[in-house]
Amino acid sequence: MRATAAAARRLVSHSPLSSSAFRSPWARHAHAAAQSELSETWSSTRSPSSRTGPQWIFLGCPGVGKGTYASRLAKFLGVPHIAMGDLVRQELSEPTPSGLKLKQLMNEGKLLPDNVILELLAKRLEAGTVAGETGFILDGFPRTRSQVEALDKVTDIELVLNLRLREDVLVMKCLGRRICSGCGTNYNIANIDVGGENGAPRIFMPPLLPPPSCANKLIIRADDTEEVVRARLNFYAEESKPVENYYRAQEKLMDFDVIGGIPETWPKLLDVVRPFMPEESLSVAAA
Ligand SMILES: Nc1ncnc2c1ncn2[C@@H]1O[C@H](COP(=O)(O)OP(=O)(O)O)[C@@H](O)[C@H]1O
Repeated sequence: MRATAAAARRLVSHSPLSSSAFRSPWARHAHAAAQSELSETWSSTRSPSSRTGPQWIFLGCPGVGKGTYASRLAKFLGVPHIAMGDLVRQELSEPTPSGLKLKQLMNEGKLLPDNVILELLAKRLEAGTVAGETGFILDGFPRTRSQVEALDKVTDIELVLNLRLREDVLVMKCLGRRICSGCGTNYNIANIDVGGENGAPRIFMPPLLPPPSCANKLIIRADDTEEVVRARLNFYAEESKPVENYYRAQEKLMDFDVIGGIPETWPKLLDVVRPFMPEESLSVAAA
C-alpha cells in the first residue's frame, strides 16, 4: 500500500480518542498537540512503503520474552527492533506535568492513550526512514484493535508472531526481570522449573544473569510488582484478543509456544520463521 502524507494523517485522525474523549484539560491539550504535530511529522517523511525489508510484529503477554526474541531476530533480518515500551520509557524519563500522569498510568499497568503511542511510533518510524531502515520488528504495538487499524494504513505487515507461555511462569519471569541502569541490557534472575503435571509440559528456564560489569547496576521496573504484573496480564488478555483475531483472519498470525529457555526456544523460533525470511537473512541464520 502506498502511504502518502494524507494516509499518514489518517493514522492520527483515525484514533478513536477524539479530544472530547479526554476528561482532563491536560489530556485534551496533549491530544490536540499530538494531532497537529503528528500530521506534520508524517507529512515531512518519506513514504513508509519505501521499506522493502521485513515488517513483522511480535505479540505476547508481558514477560513472554518478546523483547529477547524480537531483538535477536531483528539482528538476523538486519532491521531494527522497535519496542513500544522502550519508546514510552525513554519519552517519560524527563519529568513533565503531562508525563507524570502518563507515568502513573504506566505504573498501574494501564495502556497509554492511542494519540500518545501513535505519536511516539510515528516519530520513530520517521527517524528510521531518514536513516534508511528497510523494515522493522515491532514489539508491544499494536495492542488494541484501533492501533491495528491505524498501523494498517501506513505499513504492510507480513507476519505476526504470537508468543505464548503459561501465566504462572509469566508472573515469575516479570518479577525476575532486571535492567542494567548503565547499558540498558535486560537480565532475569528467576530460576524457573515448573510443570509436568496434568499433561502440561515441563518448563525449565534458568536465570539470565548479568556479567560483573552490570551486576551492581541492576534496577527493577516500577511496574514489575506482583500486583501490577497481574493487572497487566489481565489487561493484556482482554485487549489482545481483537488484535489476534484481526491478524488471524488475515492469515498473518502464527502462534508460537515458548518451550523453555533461550537455548531450546530460539532454534525452534528460527525454524518457524525461516520460510518468511528474505534470502540474505537465511544465510546468516544458517551460519
Ligand atoms: N501499544 C501500546 N499502547 C498503549 N500503551 C502502551 C503500548 N506499549 C506500551 N505501552 C505502555 O508502556 C508500558 C510498558 O510497556 P512494555 O514494556 O511493552 O511492557 P509489558 O509488555 O511488560 O507490559 C505498558 O504497560 C503501557 O503502559
